[in-house]
Amino acid sequence: MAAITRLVRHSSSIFYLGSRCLSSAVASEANSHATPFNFHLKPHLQRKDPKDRNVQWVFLGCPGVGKGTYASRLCNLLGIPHIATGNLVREELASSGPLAAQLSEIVNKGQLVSDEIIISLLSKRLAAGEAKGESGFILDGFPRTIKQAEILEGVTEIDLVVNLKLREDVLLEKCLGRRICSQCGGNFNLASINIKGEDGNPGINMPPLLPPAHCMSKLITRSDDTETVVKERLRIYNEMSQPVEEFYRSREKLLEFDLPGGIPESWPKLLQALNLDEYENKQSAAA
Ligand SMILES: Nc1ncnc2c1ncn2[C@@H]1O[C@H](COP(=O)(O)OP(=O)(O)O)[C@@H](O)[C@H]1O
Repeated sequence: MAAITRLVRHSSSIFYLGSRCLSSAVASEANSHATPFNFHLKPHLQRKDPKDRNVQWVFLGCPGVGKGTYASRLCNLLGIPHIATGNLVREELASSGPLAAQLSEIVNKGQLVSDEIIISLLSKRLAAGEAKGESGFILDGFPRTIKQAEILEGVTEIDLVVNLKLREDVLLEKCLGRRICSQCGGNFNLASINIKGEDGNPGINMPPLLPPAHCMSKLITRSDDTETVVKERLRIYNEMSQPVEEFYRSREKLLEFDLPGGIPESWPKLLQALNLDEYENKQSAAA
């Protein structure tokens, strides 16, 4: 059977996109410690006419900008999966699987996990989604390197890339204020940001996102949300991930969105920017 319909070459890897799967044998010189992976990407990642599938979007933005918050809200609204590679990494860490020790060292230094490992985790997640009949997605935290963006481009169409932006001092405060309820998994933020506008720049007001009383005593902090590690993550974002913005800008897929404040202020404006405000009104009316 002529299963192989496509061959995509990357600088250090070769990806074969078959009619039902993508197989990869990757041995990256940049990550020579990593074991080569064989993996399969699911049929829904193959190029389908956009009218036959749900949207395929990517959220970019620095650590702490709120990619997870806004991506998961949009996914609820659109009925599509929110796929956050950071969550996949944390699940792998919690599972104490074979990669856990290696991942913990990398993540707790604020560094990026190798492209091979992240693509392997993403492939498994997509396989599970495919088995459940998922269609469309918002990818959050992927792609984070040009190589990841090229790999993604080699296998599927991304309709839109939303680039969330916030000033760096606020990003740091937001990461340090981040808390997770160890029981229900809810995400909260204790940071209270109120910066006055000056020199023609607008002020920014982000009230804390406090947990309900029953979560209060169960709050935990991510091990990589310390000041030193967040600063390193911001540095690495600027070095490795900012070029991904240009990658999509040059393909005219990038929607820049400066967050004007906290969720109550930003959410309606984001919906407007995405032409989803009327859609949300209809959904709320139908609920
Ligand atoms: N696409 C990716 N490529 C490489 N490493 C990743 C990727 N996504 C997540 N990670 C790893 O998981 C960590 C946490 O990711 P994430 O939750 O997205 O954090 P952030 O708040 O920095 O955006 C990252 O610092 C990195 O080590």
